[in-house]
Amino acid sequence: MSNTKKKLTIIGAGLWGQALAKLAQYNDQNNVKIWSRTSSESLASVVQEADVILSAVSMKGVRLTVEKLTALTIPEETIFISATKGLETKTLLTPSQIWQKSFPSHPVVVLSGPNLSKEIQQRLPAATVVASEDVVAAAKVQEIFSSDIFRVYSNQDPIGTELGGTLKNVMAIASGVCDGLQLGTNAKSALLTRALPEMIRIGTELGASRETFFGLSGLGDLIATCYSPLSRNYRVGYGLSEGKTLEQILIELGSTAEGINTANVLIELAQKHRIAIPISRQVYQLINGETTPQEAVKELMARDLKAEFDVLS
Ligand SMILES: NC(=O)C1=CN([C@@H]2O[C@H](COP(=O)(O)OP(=O)(O)OC[C@H]3O[C@@H](n4cnc5c(N)ncnc54)[C@H](O)[C@@H]3O)[C@@H](O)[C@H]2O)C=CC1
Ligand SMILES: O=C(CO)COP(=O)(O)O
Repeated sequence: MSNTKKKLTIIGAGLWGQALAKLAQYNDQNNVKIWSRTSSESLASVVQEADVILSAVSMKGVRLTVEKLTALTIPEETIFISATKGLETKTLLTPSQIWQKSFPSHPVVVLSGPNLSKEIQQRLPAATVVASEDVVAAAKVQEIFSSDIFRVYSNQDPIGTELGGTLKNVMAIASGVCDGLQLGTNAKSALLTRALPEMIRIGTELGASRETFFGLSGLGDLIATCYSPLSRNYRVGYGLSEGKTLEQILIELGSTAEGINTANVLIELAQKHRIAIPISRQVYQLINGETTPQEAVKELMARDLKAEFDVLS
């Protein structure tokens, strides 16, 4: 990459947008701007001349953000990075698919990995993945974020990378329930081990590579999120296990927990593609008041017996 500073604009000044801005600023080769809906500057002025535009808005804001940007003139060489972990209601699209469909001539890169924002803010070491079909764009993004506190890997499977981060949010809710009910280490291990093939079944059906789920954005993020009370999705599950209502939990959280919307979208997606999603289905029923934490555990334990590596279930 040339010696001139890279101009990066981050849209979305939530926890993740701010942490990513810090990471990019840590590398003094970058000129970083961060924009939110409440910023005094116009969106047009902050994206003007940007080499790279990163979206760290929550899933519900992705479509609106894309629409705002399509109304502007963005040069075709501008790289878009999507850092959102979610699925769109109704279209069932991933965030990067929304970006790519709206900007078909632009490189789109997914950034995803085990990256709890509080630890990133504390400058603790972490690693992530940048994924794109455009390897040159991915390599540029890798350079922008790489530092001695943030190790950035690349791959060419944006959908798999993105789905790892998205699907583990639902598993983190289940994991919070497991810990909240004090089901023990064996149960937690069984849950996480069975979660991975469930994520792989969904991912490969949607065109992702199986291998990607064994990397940082899949297994890596599954471990981080399912084991950490810093995870908001984990806290949702934990709260449900304590008998709190979802409404109460979300008020206490005061922040985004994408796994809730993702579980709702997943039910439709699984039905459409006929994919078995036993864990995600229990999470869906739990957040929609159709089961209790205890009943969800019973249901999972009472499933038909099967071969461990049965690819269909
Ligand atoms: N916090 C974390 O540790 C990580 C979060 N993520 C993902 O990043 C995304 C954002 O998460 P957080 O920043 O943590 O959530 P947050 O709740 O702290 O912030 C969400 C941000 O999205 C913005 N937003 C929502 N609708 C918008 C719209 N229509 N236009 C512009 N901005 C809009 C909000 O203003 C806010 O700045 C989520 O998809 C999350 O899964 C990914 C990796 C780590
Ligand atoms: O995606 C994350 C860590 O990689 C953040 O997880 P939560 O959204 O559950 O806080």
